[in-house]
Amino acid sequence: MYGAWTPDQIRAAEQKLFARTPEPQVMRRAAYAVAVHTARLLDESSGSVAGRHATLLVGAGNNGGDALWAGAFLRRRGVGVTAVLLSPDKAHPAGLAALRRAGGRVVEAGGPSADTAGIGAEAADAVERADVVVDGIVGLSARGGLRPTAAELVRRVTAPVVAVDLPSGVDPLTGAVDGAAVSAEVTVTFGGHRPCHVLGAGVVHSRPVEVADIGLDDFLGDPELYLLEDAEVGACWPVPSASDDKYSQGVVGIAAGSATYPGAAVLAGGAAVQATSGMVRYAGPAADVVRAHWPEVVATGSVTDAGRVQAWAVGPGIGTGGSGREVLRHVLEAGVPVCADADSITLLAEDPTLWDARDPDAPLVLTPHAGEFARLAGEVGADRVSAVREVAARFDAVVLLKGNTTVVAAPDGRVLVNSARQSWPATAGSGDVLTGLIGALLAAGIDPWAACGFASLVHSRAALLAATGGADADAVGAPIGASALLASVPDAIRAVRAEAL
Ligand SMILES: NC(=O)C1=CN([C@@H]2O[C@H](COP(=O)(O)OP(=O)(O)OC[C@H]3O[C@@H](n4cnc5c(N)ncnc54)[C@H](OP(=O)(O)O)[C@@H]3O)[C@@H](O)[C@H]2O)[C@@H](O)CC1
Ligand SMILES: Nc1ncnc2c1ncn2[C@@H]1O[C@H](COP(=O)(O)OP(=O)(O)O)[C@@H](O)[C@H]1O
Ligand SMILES: [K+]
Repeated sequence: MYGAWTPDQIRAAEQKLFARTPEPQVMRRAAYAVAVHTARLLDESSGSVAGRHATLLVGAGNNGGDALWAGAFLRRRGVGVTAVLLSPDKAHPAGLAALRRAGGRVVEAGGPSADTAGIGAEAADAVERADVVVDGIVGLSARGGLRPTAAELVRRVTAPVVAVDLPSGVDPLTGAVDGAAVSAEVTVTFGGHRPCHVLGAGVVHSRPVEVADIGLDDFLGDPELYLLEDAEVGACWPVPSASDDKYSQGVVGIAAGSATYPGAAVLAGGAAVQATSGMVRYAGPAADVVRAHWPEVVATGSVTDAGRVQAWAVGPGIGTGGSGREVLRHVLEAGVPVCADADSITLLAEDPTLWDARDPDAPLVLTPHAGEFARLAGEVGADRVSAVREVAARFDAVVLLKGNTTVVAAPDGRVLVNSARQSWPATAGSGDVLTGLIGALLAAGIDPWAACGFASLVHSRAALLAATGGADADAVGAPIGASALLASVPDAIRAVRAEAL
């Protein structure tokens, strides 16, 4: 598990660090890491370092200072360096002096020669002939979309970019992009990830992120966001031991599907069958269809005669009418962990009396997509993390908000995120698969917050495997349906378990 820290947390840690190590020394450490990664990128993309040209885009603060110092270090490697200053009066003085001493060139972004878009001739030329660009426009103090001159410079960049701390134009806290934003070839950050590296559009704009050690780790404390790695999901994924039988691993009940939507039952039930080795019970009108697809499922027509389970997964395709309501009520009263998805979320939003049926001691997981979330608690908005955290606390439930970045909040405020790294899971029925995976993990006794994280990671890996045949997120793939995603679940589990060895 690794973390991401908010700008406020980073700043607080930074102040403690400065009490031990002088600020200029910390900045030089950060800048040195930027220079190392820039030289590496130059070598990869141009075949050499000395004799190549780096253009620094330099904003008004310390982010620009990092870029200027990095430019000074690059001069030592024989790189030609031009700094383009967006706010000449505010450019970091020590960084500017260091670059000048090292023989770097300094030009203004605008100035008297500016074209109609506000870019001066020298700046335009420096951006155009760069072999690599170092983005030091703005970092942790970014507010709103990039200002016009910065946005125009970013639009003109064609060379590969090293982003300092975070790609300019990406909101540090939410990862949202409003207008022009740097698309980095590599982002070099300091001490730990920022939320924008792991949320929303920020993931694509910053990847890959290199975390440089500048001595901040000791002061960071608990992260704002947690992220899971394949190996730990693989290590924790429940598999049968010598002393296990079909009951001891947990029995999951699937209450999904209807005569109109039998597919939801097949997908959720199939996911539960493949997730763990315990037993799967199905209860609902699609019992025959489920049996035909998954003979190992013990299927019955109603939740009232389903038999004992250790967790329920309820909702996909049950409808929002009277029968769906009664199914949900029964399941909520059962006293076992429940994963409530799809129609059951709409039902809870429409009929608040259903909350009264809930056993207060049994964990509840809600897995809305953005539309279902809006029904339950209003529009999500740009700050998805805060929105999900607030709803988790309000309903005393683990809430998993679906999307390209899945956000999982526990009632106590812990938030876990999983980026799908690609968008192949965006296909009808794939949410039903996720529900089945979560239900099976709950039945196996996995903590609900972790179960959501494990399931969403395996779900996105399964989609990638199905679409591309491999684990490379950038590989060429072909569109898949939820059945193909489901069929790749065992391969995805195998792959994460292999990482744990
Ligand atoms: N903590 C760490 O680990 C370390 C941190 N370090 C570095 O410090 C960086 C933070 O530096 P920082 O606080 O000086 O602010 P920074 O992000 O450079 O912004 C500067 C100014 O930009 C402006 N501006 C704002 N929004 C804008 C927009 N949309 N479009 C255009 N301009 C915009 C606004 O100035 P204004 O023009 O409003 O006066 C703002 O004040 C951090 O990211 C890291 O690189 C390392 O050196 C050491 C280790
Ligand atoms: N753009 C996307 N990129 C990656 N994953 C996505 C994207 N959009 C949706 N998903 C994932 O696909 C699944 C869709 O679930 P859902 O909306 O409930 O679909 P359905 O109801 O058709 O099963 C969720 O796991 C969600 O996180
Ligand atoms: K930046």
